[in-house]
This record gives sequence, C-alpha cells and structure tokens, in this order.
Amino acid sequence: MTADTITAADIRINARWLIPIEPAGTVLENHAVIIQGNHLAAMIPQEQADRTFRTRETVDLPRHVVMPGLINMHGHAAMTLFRGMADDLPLMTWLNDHIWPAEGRFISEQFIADGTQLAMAEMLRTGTTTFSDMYFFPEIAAQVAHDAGIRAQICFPLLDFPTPWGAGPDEYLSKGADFIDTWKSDGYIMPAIGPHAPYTVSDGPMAEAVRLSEKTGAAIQIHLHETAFEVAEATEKLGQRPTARLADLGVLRPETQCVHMTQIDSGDISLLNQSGAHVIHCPESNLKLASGLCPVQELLDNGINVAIGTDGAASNNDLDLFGELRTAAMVAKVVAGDASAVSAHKALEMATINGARALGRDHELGSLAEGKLADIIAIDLSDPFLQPVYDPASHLVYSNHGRSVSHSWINGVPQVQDGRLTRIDVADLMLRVEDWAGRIRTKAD
Ligand SMILES: CSC[C@H]1O[C@@H](n2cnc3c(O)ncnc32)[C@H](O)[C@@H]1O
Ligand SMILES: [Zn+2]
Repeated sequence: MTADTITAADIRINARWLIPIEPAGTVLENHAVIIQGNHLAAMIPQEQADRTFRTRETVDLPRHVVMPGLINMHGHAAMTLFRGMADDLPLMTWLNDHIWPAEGRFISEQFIADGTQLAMAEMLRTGTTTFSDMYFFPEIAAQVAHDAGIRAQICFPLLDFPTPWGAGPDEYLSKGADFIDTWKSDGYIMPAIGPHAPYTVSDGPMAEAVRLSEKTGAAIQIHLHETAFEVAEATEKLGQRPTARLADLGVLRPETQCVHMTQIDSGDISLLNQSGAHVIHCPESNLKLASGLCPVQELLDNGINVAIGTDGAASNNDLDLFGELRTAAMVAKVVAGDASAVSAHKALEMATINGARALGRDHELGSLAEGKLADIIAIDLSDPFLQPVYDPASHLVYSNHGRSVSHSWINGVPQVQDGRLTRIDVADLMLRVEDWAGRIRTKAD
C-alpha cells in the first residue's frame, strides 16, 4: 500500500451538496472543493480530500449547496437608483415619459458609481458573480466593478441621439473604442458594445459597431424584438423584421447577445441558429412591462443558446437571479404548454454555463471543473421554508430566493461570508443612496 501524496492548497470548501452544472444534471454529496489561487484545483469526496490536500483555510457548509456563481447576462446596473420610480407602464411610455427624462436630469459619473455599487451589493448577496451592464459612463461602471473584484461585461452605449455620455453616434463610437482598448486585458472586466435597440440605432452606426466588434473581438449586446410593437413598426417602416435587418448589417454573429426576443417566427429562429447569436431572456422585465414572452424551450430545442438576465431594477424591480430563474422556469412551461419545459437543472444551466457561453468564456466560467476560475457560491438550505430536501436543484429553482445565499468567492477571493458582504461598505453606500433618493424625489414631481 502506498501513502497518498499531500498537496498544499489555499481553501477547502466541504459541501453537503455540490451541483457542478457539468455534466448536466449532476448532484454530488459530501464533496470538497479545493481552491488554489484563483482557480479550482479539485472536487473530490471529502475522505479523499482528507488524505490528499492540506489547505490553509477550511469552510464547512454542512447544510448547503455549492455551485458556480450565477451570471446575470443583462442589466442597467445604476438604474437601481430609479427602482420603483415608474411602475405599471408599458415599455415606450416608461422610457419616453419617465426613464429617459430622469436619465437626462440625473445621470453623472457619481450617479453611475453609487448606483452600480448598489446593484453589485444586491447581486453579490443573491448569488451573482458575473454581470453584464449596458449604461452610461461605462468607464466608471468598469472601475467600480474592477475595484470590488466582481466580474462584469460592460457594454458602452450606442444610440442615434445625445445623452449625458455623448453628443451622438460618432462620439459614442470613438469613446467606446478607447474604452475597449483600456479594459480589453483586464482579469475582471469584459468591455463590449451596446447598440441600444434597432429603433434607436440607424444603419451607419450599427455597421460601425460590427466593424469595431470584428476588429477588437468585443461582444455586441442589443435589445431586440422586445415588443410586438417594435417588430410591427419596423416591418411597416422598413419592410423587414428587425432580426432580418440586423442579419443584413452583419450584426448577428457568435459574439452577439440578443436581449428579450419575445417575438419569434421561424425566420428569426433560422437567423439566430445560422449566425450563432445568443438570446438573453429577461422574463420579469417582460412580464412587468407587458412586453411579451420569449419561447425559451423552442429556442433551446433549435440549438440556440439562451442565457438569463434581470434587466434593470426599474423594470423588474430586483436583481435577484434566483427569483428570475423561478419565473423563467414557470413561464417557460406555460409558453410551451408543457410542464417538462425548462426543468430545474436546465434553468440553473441558463444562469451559469449558458451565460458563460454567451460571453465566450465557457472554458473558464459557468461550471465547477478542475482548472476553471474559482467563482463559487453556497446556498444555505437549512431554513424551514426549504425543508425537507429531496432534490437540492428543485429547491434552488422552485423554493429558494437569493437571500439564502450564504457565501460567494470570485477569482478565489471571498465576497460574501455568512450572508455578509466582505468588500462593500454597505452603511456608507446607504448614505449615498439616500442622498440620491432625496434628490430624485424632489425633482421627479
Ligand atoms: C444605451 S444605455 C441603456 C438604455 O436602455 C434603457 N433601458 C432600460 N431597460 C430597457 C428595456 O427593457 N428596453 C429598452 N431600453 C431599456 C435605459 O434606460 C438606458 O436609457
Ligand atoms: Zn435592458
């Protein structure tokens, strides 16, 4: 009999349940996750870990599920400061009469810094370790995320009209090219291009966005087919559905993420499938704005990658991706007329590996496997509202909400410990948020 070799590592997490996401549907019991530096060194039964690893820190999680951190693939982080400001309205009234005037009045570098921090605090507390953002002053959002050590795709905005970030498309594109150049090699930040929507970006700037993506490898994220009105208006004015127009302009590519897609016909499915573009499903925003519903199971059945996002806190009104998963799984069943559509495990895949795939980072994010980056969360299942446990995956999707998240590590660094944020000063943040709320309340009337 030969003695096992003992290897030194940094952190050992003892998990009651482990859902690695890949292979699909797997649930392991009483396993240890070993972290060395910023990556996963091993996932092995706890008795084997006793014999083979010596770590400087051990975290015992005897009532918890451990899984990869969630990836929130669409949002407008700083819109947390507009949460609950304009409810019960359809998309275009909400945007034209409330949100765009408020953005014109309040958006500044400080607004983005404080609102993005508020969003990050909520997302970290509810299990998100990577988020995608499309908003103004992307250089500020990128800095704030980088400083907090949270992974983020930050899309610079592109529109035909002026906003607090720029005078028009030429300025957005030139500032955006510099933004990509500054952040392209960062370990946490993925700079990307955010043409707002087909109805706000004309052909010239849209084609420039494609050229910039081809030149830099940066992803494109765009709101697309959010409402029936968008598709009907474009078809009437331009004689083409927006997906067909974007395909002609070269926008639909494997680097492109199409957000919403509530209106889909067989031609749209072919274009998405042939192009390798991804769909980002935001069911709660779609429900709240009465925009429509994305046929998720049909897209998955046609080989299209579908990831999940919350959208901004002004149209959701929270950034809890576990809540979003529950809605996504429930709504998918009604839309498909099939209770087996989007199972619990499939919903978890949408919020992890499918998001990583949309980012082009599935080789290092989105599942727990040796060599992948150590972006990990734990969910405490000991609460009475999560008892008894027959199937932890079922509880994560159908019974849980994000507040049961107890721990989180990003790049091997602890971000949440026993439900508390380790790197964001929440008390100080609340003072700044209250200050903004006071200003918005007085000027919003
Ligand atoms: C180009 S910066 C982002 C821009 O998008 C607005 N926005 C927020 N939510 C939505 C949505 O669901 N559809 C379309 N546009 C949205 C946000 O307020 C910014 O102006
Ligand atoms: Zn959006």
